[in-house]
Amino acid sequence: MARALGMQAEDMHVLFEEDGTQMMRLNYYPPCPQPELVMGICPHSDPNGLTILLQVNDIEGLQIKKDGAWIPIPCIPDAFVVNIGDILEIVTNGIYKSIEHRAMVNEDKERISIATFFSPKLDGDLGPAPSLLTPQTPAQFRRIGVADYFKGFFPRKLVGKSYIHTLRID
Ligand SMILES: O=C(O)CCC(=O)C(=O)O
Ligand SMILES: [Fe+2]
Repeated sequence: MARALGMQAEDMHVLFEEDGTQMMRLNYYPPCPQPELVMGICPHSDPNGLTILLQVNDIEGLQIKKDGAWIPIPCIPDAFVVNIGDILEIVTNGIYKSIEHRAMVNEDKERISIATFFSPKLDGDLGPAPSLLTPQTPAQFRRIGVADYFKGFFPRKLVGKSYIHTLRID
C-alpha cells in the first residue's frame, strides 16, 4: 500500500510493524421478526487502520455506503472482507477513504461475524505520513496521540464518519 502511494515504507512501518495492537470483536445478531425496524450495527467507519472481517455463517447483513447508497456485501464462503479504517485515511492524508458500513439483521436466521482490527501501538502518535505532505498536498488531519485518539472515539455513539471529521484541518 505504501509503495502504491509513493509513501516511504518507514511511515507505514512505524504504525503497524512493532507493537501494533490487534482487537477482535465477535458480533452476534439474533433473528428479528421485524428486521426493517432494527439495525444490527449503526452506520459507522471503523476507527482503526485495517479491518479484516469474516461473515461466519453465510448470512448476508453487511452493507457499505457507496455514492450515498447502501450496497449489500455478498457472503463468499471462507473469504475475508478487508475494510479501510479511519487511521489509514488519516495516515494516507485522505487518499484512501475509510468505508462507512452497517449491519442489518435477518428475519429468521441468526448472523455471526468476526472482525479483527489492526491499529498502531497505543503509546505512539498518528497523523498524515510526512512523506505524503507537499505544499500542494498539505496535511488534511491534525496529529494526535494514539491513546488520546481512542479515548476520544470510544465514548461516542456510532454516527457515520463523524469522528474522523473532528480531526480534519479546515
Ligand atoms: O457484522 C458485520 O458484518 C459488521 C461488523 C462491524 O462493522 C464491526 O464489528 O465493526
Ligand atoms: Fe465496523
